[in-house]
Amino acid sequence: MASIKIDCVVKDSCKIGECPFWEVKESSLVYVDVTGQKVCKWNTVTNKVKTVCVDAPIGSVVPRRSGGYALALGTRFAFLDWDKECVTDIAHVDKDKGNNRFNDGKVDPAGRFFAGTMGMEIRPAELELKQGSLYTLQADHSVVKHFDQVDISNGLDWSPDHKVFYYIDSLSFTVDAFDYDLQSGKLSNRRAVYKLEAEEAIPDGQCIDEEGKLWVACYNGGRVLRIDPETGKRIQTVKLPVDKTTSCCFGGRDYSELYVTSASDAMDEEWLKRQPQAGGIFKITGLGVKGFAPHSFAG
Ligand SMILES: O=C(O)[C@H](O)[C@@H](O)[C@H](O)[C@H](O)CO
Ligand SMILES: [Zn+2]
Repeated sequence: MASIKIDCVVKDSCKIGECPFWEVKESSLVYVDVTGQKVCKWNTVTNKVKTVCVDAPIGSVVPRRSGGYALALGTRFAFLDWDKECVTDIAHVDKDKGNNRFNDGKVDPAGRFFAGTMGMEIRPAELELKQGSLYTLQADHSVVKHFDQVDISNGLDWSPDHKVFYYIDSLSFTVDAFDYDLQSGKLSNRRAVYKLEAEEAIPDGQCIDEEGKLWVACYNGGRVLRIDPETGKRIQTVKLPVDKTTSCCFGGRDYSELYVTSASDAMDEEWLKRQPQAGGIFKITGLGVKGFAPHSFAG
């Protein structure tokens, strides 16, 4: 097996880098800077980052089948025309919760856009609890609410057979699973499949690999974990040179590279001096596993 190599491939520092996905047609990595209020695209061929500024904290960006992107922005679902840099609002959520914002999101294998909300943070992980909910934007632009009482709605993905949905509410310090009905988009039978250890800190973004194992980025833990959701065991830990690892996705021509986003928010001068790559994007090669291409929003 090839040895594992970690490179900081994007040095432009995000406040909170999040929600990466690989865009194969442009050999690019698309991601957001949540509190930097930017959608970013790093073209791996030109090595240039293009950003589009938005008017609120942005939790997630996903590709759209009809072109452009769908966003979970502030407390709105919206579409982004990348070339025109134009955002169009589609739906509002949490109208009664003025201090909420969207966080992480992903598209299911049928083209539904899942994204969850949370209260605004005063400092990392310091916020009014139980304010968030998990939503779906359907292809017809209607919104479904799955459940509420969420602290920090975070990483999500589906099993290779599409029968299980994995989800992280960060402050539960667990990775949870639900039975998933792809036909209806409904969730049931919630259970925890992994409980983080103290040094693994806060579970944040996650993605699944071809073998059905989960890769979980640990905020303040400086690592990604590979979890077997069947046994509830951690199989592998890959440490990174920054503490605030936030999310991950597979990319590259054959989806064998793991891209990891990070944050630099709330780090003091001394901490930033020790970790000058905080907020950068990292590429991990040599893992010996592959992931999946992202799904695109159907609407
Ligand atoms: O990266 C995210 O998902 C959020 O936008 C962050 O706010 C972190 O989860 C949080 O700070 C960790 O506690
Ligand atoms: Zn996150």
